[in-house]
Amino acid sequence: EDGYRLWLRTQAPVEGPIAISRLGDTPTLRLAEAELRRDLPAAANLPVLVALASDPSVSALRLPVADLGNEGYLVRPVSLGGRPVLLVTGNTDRGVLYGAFALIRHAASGGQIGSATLRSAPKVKLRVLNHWDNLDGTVERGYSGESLWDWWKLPDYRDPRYTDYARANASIGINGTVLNNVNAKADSLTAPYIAKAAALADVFRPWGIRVYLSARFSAPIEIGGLKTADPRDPAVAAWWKAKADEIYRAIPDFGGFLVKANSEGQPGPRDYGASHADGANMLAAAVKPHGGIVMWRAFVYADTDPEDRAKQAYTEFKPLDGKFADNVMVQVKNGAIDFQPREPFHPLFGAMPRTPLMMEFQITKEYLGQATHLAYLGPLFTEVLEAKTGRGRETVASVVDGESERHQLTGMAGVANIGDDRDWTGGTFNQANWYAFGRLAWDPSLDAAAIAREWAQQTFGTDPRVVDPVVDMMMRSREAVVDYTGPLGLAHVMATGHHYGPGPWVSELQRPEWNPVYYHRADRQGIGFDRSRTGSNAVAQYAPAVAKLYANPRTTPESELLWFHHLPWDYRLKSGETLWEGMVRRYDRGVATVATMRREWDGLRALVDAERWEKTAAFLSIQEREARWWRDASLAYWQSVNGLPLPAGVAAPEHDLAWYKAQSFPHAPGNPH
Ligand SMILES: CO[C@H]1[C@H](O)[C@@H](O)[C@H](O)O[C@@H]1C(=O)O
Repeated sequence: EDGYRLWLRTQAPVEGPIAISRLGDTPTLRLAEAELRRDLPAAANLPVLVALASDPSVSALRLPVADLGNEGYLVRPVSLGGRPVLLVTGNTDRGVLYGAFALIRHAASGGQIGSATLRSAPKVKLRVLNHWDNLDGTVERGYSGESLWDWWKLPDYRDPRYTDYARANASIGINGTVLNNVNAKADSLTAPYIAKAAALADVFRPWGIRVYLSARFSAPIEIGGLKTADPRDPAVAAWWKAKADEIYRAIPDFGGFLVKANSEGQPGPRDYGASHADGANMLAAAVKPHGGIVMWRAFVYADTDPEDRAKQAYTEFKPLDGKFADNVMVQVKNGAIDFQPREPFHPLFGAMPRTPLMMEFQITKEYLGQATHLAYLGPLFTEVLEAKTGRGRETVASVVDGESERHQLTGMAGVANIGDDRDWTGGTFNQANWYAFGRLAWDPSLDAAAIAREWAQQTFGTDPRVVDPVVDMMMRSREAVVDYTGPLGLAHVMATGHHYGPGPWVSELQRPEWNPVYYHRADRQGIGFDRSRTGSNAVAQYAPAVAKLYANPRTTPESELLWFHHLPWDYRLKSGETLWEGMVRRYDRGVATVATMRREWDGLRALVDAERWEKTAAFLSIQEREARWWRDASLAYWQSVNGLPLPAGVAAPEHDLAWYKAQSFPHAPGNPH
């Protein structure tokens, strides 16, 4: 059973019964009580009471609950009718449920129960998973088996795993889920699929989770029999309105639509010469009477700027600021290209003050070793959230959480890494990325290391002999992937299609922006994409204070150097090494870090259960082998371009370039395009 339990594990047997009671009766309050009974891991002398803040006996205490909003919670010892209790409360039953999970988390990470005082309200309103799940059960960029949704047996059969899924999400504050892939099929909007989605919505509702659907823009043609999907055509708008009404009859709290339009072959308003705002607003009008929203993705390839793909989303969307309806959010990937191991923050953050921007992170590790490589994404997420946009003290987090422009509609989306694998995410450590996403969506100011610790304690127990090395491994892991795949700001050097292994030599694909050579631009003289004023001038898309830093290689952080600059191989890094030496050293460092992680994990053999120990040990051995592969294949290629020798004392690639080019990754999942 343990393999299915994620971070919600009872760590210590309950010593004697903890008295847990409840005032009020809703399905969600009952869940809050049941969760505490099930998972409060240690005994408390204090009875625990679950109750709404509006319950007369609680409101008589005049507790500070006004600013907890709809989802916040307060946990604290109080005296009720002369009797001391630990009160778990909130203004809504969802708040109470989050409070119960906060108390469980607090206890499972070593906190005292009796004296617990916990209080928090989410900073972001919509905390949403995006499933790239297809109706045939496959998952685009999913590395954890097939889709969790058993479309065939829905709506009749509600697999208990749907409840487990909802529970895990609720435990970290996730309150929405988009069920189907953004590369959407119109079928997902037909009556049978609406009924299936409604069954899932019924399961998720008591856990505070709303269901959303990805909408295919051309659905009025494909399933509606119309001749056009032009958003300015009244018949098209009427079709969507009727469709929304139909969905809301089945799912009264349906969240709304997510749309990928005019991107990678998806239809959209641009097909008719209409703008993204025209398309989004037409859908927004359809869901508006029901309180729904539209999440319109900014991930587009536009012909407006063939010279630099990194500029296209901004070029297309920035002029639309202020043109979107008030129930539209524009959903922007964290970086301007595509979920690379490291990208500078997307220039749209801070550039569309009149539009609520939703952050889109990828939890599934499409470009970071997929299921097997250990890469804890907490530091990737926080690095972006903490980035300063250059407009006063504004950070990306303050744009996303609405603080910057006082937006009420705020959101964070994470592309899910969940499938029907025994451990849900294809590997134990991948669970941490789901966990970290939820925690940061609740509060983008949380610290990545603190989240890692909290997760490790709940997952492996509080023994510091386990927790300390696990946190250490996690905190180094993402940088190791950056080092062995593409250090110093290199990006998109993966083999195309599956995106798993190295392919810096790939140059023959039809679209220039699919070819790694387009991104690294390595030649005999140098390497890197010039996005400064002498190049594509993508730097000008940032606010002046940031643009100025990025325009100059000396003031660009070295971790992002080759993203913005094309530099000679003998360019001097701050360390005094040449660019080439610094690159080689980082590739080596990446491999060495994985070797260290492996040693650390080896040392935990006696302290972690055999099943999870062995799986992670096997994965780390795969990762070490492939980190070396990445390093060797990359160095062999760079040497073929620059003709430079390796610095003294550095091991040469094991094989020649031709050998690496001939390899494929037959086991790599993912779909080529
Ligand atoms: C859903 O399609 C994906 C595609 O598989 C992926 O390679 C890329 O990351 O981005 C696309 C997107 O985000 O739309």
